[in-house]
Amino acid sequence: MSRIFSPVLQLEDVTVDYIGNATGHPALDRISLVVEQGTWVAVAGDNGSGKSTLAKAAAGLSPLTDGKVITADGIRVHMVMQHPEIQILGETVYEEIWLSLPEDSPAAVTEREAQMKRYLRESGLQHVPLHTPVRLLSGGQKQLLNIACCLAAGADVLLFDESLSMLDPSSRSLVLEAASRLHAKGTTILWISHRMEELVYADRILLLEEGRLAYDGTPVDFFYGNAVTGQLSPCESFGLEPPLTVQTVKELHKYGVDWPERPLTPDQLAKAVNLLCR
Ligand SMILES: Nc1ncnc2c1ncn2[C@@H]1O[C@H](COP(=O)(O)OP(=O)(O)OP(=O)(O)O)[C@@H](O)[C@H]1O
Repeated sequence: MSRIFSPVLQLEDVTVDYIGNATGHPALDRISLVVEQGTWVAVAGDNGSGKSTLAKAAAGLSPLTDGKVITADGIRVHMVMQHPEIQILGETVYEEIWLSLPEDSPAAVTEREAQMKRYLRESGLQHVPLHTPVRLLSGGQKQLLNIACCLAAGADVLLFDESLSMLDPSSRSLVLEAASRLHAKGTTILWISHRMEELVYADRILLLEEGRLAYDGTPVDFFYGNAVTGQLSPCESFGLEPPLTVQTVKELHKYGVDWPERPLTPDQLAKAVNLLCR
């Protein structure tokens, strides 16, 4: 079945210029972009390039100096921030999800608890009892709880702003898996990160440089260009280091390996090697 694309979020000529910003350019400088329903869009860029400002603008949390942010009718954008604790107010998992529920959610306790458990399941916290104190959760579990709260609040677009940066590798995987599961079910993902390894899961990469959109394209094109060659990829030409998988493929290319594919993840690399060995 073909996918019907419709915009959920649109930035039109958005400029954000902070008072007292000493860089000599706005944090966001006339950014225009459209995010389609059900896509996974990664926003990358060096420190200070404007990623968090873009996240806040998209979530309606930043006043704009100029331009417009248009959210499609009925679409709710919710954010998972960098620090796992920063957006948690409840003492327990139950309290935290309860705080996110809309006013028209079920009044009956059993029905409400069933709904809360569904959000926990969907975010990957199915083994955590509802009345668990938040202080007993790991950093990764707190980020999953933040995802559960976004779901409870009815998020159609999940915006992750450097949400893995405080987590250990196994917790990072849990949060990425949760995002992938929700994306597979149709949730739109906006994934903000300066770590190249995290960008490979996206359908589309946007690169910010000094508040401007410097690149808009697919991850394979960003990391390889049109094919695996010795030439600089867009990623490298922006002075960024590609993920280890891409570096490995390009190194092997120097030794004469002729890659029919452009793998981005270790799993894709293993499959490509398997094909080459047949
Ligand atoms: N509240 C503020 N007041 C003044 N300047 C700000 C403010 N917030 C951000 N800036 C400036 O705006 C620019 C963009 O900041 P932003 O945090 O959006 O970038 P970023 O790409 O998310 O950076 P990082 O990766 O370091 O978080 C930077 O020059 C920053 O110093």
